[in-house]
Parts: sequence; structure tokens; C-alpha cells
Amino acid sequence: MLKIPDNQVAGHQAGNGKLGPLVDGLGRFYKPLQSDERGTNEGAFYSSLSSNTRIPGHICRFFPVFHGIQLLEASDGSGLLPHLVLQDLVSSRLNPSIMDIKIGARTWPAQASEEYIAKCLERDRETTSVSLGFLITGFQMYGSKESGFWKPHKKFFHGFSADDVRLVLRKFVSSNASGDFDVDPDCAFASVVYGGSNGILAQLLDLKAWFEDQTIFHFYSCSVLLIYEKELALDGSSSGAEVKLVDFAHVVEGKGVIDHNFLGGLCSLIKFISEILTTPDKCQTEVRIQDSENNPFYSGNGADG
Ligand SMILES: Nc1ncnc2c1ncn2[C@@H]1O[C@H](COP(=O)(O)OP(=O)(O)OP(=O)(O)O)[C@@H](O)[C@H]1O
Ligand SMILES: O=P(O)(O)O[C@@H]1[C@H](O)[C@H](O)[C@@H](OP(=O)(O)O)[C@H](OP(=O)(O)O)[C@H]1O
Repeated sequence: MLKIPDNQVAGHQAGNGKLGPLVDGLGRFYKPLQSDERGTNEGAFYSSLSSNTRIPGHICRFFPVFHGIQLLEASDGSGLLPHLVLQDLVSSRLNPSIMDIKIGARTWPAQASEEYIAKCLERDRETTSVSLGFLITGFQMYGSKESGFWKPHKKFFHGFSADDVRLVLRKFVSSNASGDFDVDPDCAFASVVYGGSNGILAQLLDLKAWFEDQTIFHFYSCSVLLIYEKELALDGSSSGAEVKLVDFAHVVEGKGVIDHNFLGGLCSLIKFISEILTTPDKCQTEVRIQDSENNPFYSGNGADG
């Protein structure tokens, strides 16, 4: 029996008659192929990825395992639709904290239509895509059995500044993370989640090294997912920290050229995360925005999970 994923943090979502991904609870994530070229493109990407022998094993681990395409009853009730059958990246996780970060200052490939480029350009300029080279599109942070998850509505992310991004990346690895912005994030898990030889920073650096060299694909509008488990982090030894890549509807051929757009965004994200590791105690009052009118943290729409 397929159901709506509990742990989806961004993108098109099923429910209320809408088309979105489904999960089987047994480790598979079914993403409906969009009816336009985005669907064809993402299906073609996964097929070419599985047969591409030039991608090293340590890079393949960043992608969900692909199990083909299957016709399934779509979540919007429109009947049978082809779905990508993917590894569910979080089905084995207990209360995973997850962040979706769309990488790249530019989210559209050159061959896109004028109309599509105009739509993306507007969004990219209004958000941190252009200014930072990446965009936080959604997250869930686990609090406790009592408080559950902090999972803001996507409107929460509109108007984010660099300081907002910095603060949220700190909250993501804090034991006291919540929508209450009077509480300074303690960054208690920074070293076990972002740091260490298997932590998120090390994984991002591994990915970056590949992007400095690979010219096979250009990944427009693709996201990195940051995942960890708070209960493991509380043990102090490991946090199950993992970086994954998702959303390949706008991947195009690299044609022998480096994906400088993705690489630039990745470098920028790496810098933000490195700074948290080098200055975990930095007082948050200095990054908290003074102007509450323009600050999404004070808009009252933050904890509507
Ligand atoms: N293989 C997977 N396993 C578990 N969760 C996933 C997987 N792929 C995607 N997700 C979840 O679904 C969300 C959206 O995924 P994705 O970006 O592929 O969808 P989309 O609808 O194409 O997004 P967009 O609207 O940005 O184009 C991710 O943020 C993540 O929470
Ligand atoms: O962040 P929001 O406000 O949810 O906006 C969506 C987001 O920009 C997606 O990236 C985009 O899909 P693509 O990247 O595939 O274009 C989608 O387009 P859509 O509504 O046409 O699917 C937008 O609605």
C-alpha cells in the first residue's frame, strides 16, 4: 500500500488531490514523472546514470539507487502514471532531520524556453540563489518525542538573507533548534554532523572534488539533501550524517565543460558550513536581524509544520 511520505521537505507534494511522490514503507520512493520534458529528462538521467561507467563508486553513493520506471496509480487520482522507482533515502532513519538545498546561482539550462528562463530568473534573483549560489527550499528538524519536528511552510523561506541562512544552518545542528528565535542555537551537534571524517563537510568536499573534474553532466536546479538523526547525535559517536543528491529534471549534458554553476554553489555552501565548525560559539545576536518587519523568523508563519 503506497502512502504520502512523512519525511518529504520540499518539492511537489501529494495530498489534497495533488500529484506528488509516494512511498511503500519498505524502502522505495515513487516519484511521478512530470508530463512535460521534465519527466522525460529525469527518467533519461537516471537511466544514463545507472549505465555510466565513468562515475566512480564513491560518487554513485550520493545518488538514490534507481529501480526503473513503473506505472502506478497517481496520487492526484488521474489514473496510471509512470513513476521513477527510487531508493527511499530516509525509510531506515528514525526521526531524520533533513534539509533540501537547491544548488546553483542559475537554475535553468541554456536550452530552456524564454518563458521558463524568465520564471526562474525572477525566483533566482528574489532568493539567495543568485546572491549565495544556493537556496534552502525546505527542512525538518527533530526536537523531541514531545515537540516532534519543526517543519516550516515553504513561505517561511521567502525573503531569506545570508544571515537567515547562516542561522538556519546553525539551528540544523543544535539540540535546542525550534522556531523560537529568542533561543540562540547551541550548535551542540556541529562536530558530529558537519565535522569528522564521515561528516557532512567531508562528504561535500568529496562531491566538490568530483565537480572540479567531471564534465559529463550539468546539474541545474538539483538539490543536496543533508540528513542526520538527532538521537544518534545525542550519543555523541555518530550522527548518521549523509549528503544525497536529488531532482534531476533539469540536468543536461556537460559536453566537456565543467559545471561551474553547481561547483560555485557547492563551494559557497561549504564555506557556510566550514564557518560553523570553526566558530560554533559565535553569538547569534550578531546575525539576528534587527528589522523584524523583513525578517521571516518573526513573521509568525514559522512553525506551521
Ligand atoms: N529518493 C528519495 N528518498 C526520500 N526522499 C526523497 C527522495 N527524493 C526526493 N525526496 C524528498 O522529496 C523532496 C522533493 O524532491 P524533488 O526535488 O525530487 O521533487 P520536485 O517535485 O522535482 O522538486 P521541485 O519542485 O523543486 O522541482 C526532497 O526535498 C526530499 O524531501
Ligand atoms: O518553490 P516553489 O514556490 O514551490 O516553486 C516551485 C519551484 O520553483 C520548483 O523548482 C518548480 O519546479 P521546476 O524547478 O521543475 O520548474 C515549480 O514549478 P512548477 O509549479 O511549474 O512545477 C515551482 O512551482
